[in-house]
Amino acid sequence: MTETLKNSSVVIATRESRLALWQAEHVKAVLEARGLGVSLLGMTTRGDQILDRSLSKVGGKGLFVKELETALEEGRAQLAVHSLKDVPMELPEGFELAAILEREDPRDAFVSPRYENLAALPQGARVGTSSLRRVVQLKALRPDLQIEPVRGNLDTRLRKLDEGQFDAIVLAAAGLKRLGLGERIRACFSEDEMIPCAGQGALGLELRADAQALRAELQALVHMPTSLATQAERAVSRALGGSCSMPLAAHGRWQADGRLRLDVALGHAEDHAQPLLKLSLTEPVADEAAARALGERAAAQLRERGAQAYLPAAV
Ligand SMILES: NCc1[nH]cc(CCC(=O)O)c1CC(=O)O
Repeated sequence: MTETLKNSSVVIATRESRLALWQAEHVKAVLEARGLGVSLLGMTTRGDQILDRSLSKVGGKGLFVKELETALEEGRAQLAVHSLKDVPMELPEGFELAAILEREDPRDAFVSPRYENLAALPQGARVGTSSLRRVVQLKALRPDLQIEPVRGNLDTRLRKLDEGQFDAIVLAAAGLKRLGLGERIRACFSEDEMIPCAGQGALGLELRADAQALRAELQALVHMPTSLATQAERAVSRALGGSCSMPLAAHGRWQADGRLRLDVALGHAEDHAQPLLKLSLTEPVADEAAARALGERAAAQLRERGAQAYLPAAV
């Protein structure tokens, strides 16, 4: 008997933030257009509950993923939709990323009620971000700024900005655009001045490794340029230990000549004022193995330039 998904229903496990729900609804609509029945199972994760501490200190981004995996394991859901950048580099045994969808704008956005871009900020201005990657790149661009943590979902962060806790905040353009908040973006950082995080702007679909029929169905959703670029990006992070207390930027861009350009920047895990280690590699990439090899080569070259001393001490 061949397994078929037609007439059966797929349950998508999702966090309940507005962004997570938008992303889950998006995937639901795509699957429904392919004739599947789809419903959503909303869940609050530990990452959503812990709002008072920096995530890198309390167990990292995996906090957003684990409860969803438990729902898959217990059969309460078949599919989890994630912002790819929140998905740990190594998935637990029994799970896999079955599809990476076309990426939204991968850039970081400058959001401020008063200032039009980073250069317009006065000396010593307060900028909110909790991402170590953004902290080290902001410090490199503007060492005078006072950079302070800001947690919470997008609406919470924007409210804190509007209440005057910060002069500006830096957020992923993709999240703002998805929620119809694109008009809050005063300027986007170029991908050269603020290199995005591995996977930024892309969605990853996770399922149980034994869900073969669903995996086959999801192949049609894979966006190959995004998938290869983000696999190169994630390979850099994985090769450097994959820790989210590591200020790492890794961003792949397809060039006009068809080659993939991978830009990488690593900041010091503790001393955020140390100069960034940066490099850029451009190579032909035709398949996943080549994408991963490109990322691993970038990581190896970072190590040759002294990355070891920058990495967080093993815990
Ligand atoms: N870390 C939280 C998170 N996860 C995904 C996005 C935005 C969407 C994306 O980058 O795919 C955000 C918010 C942000 O970084 O501003």
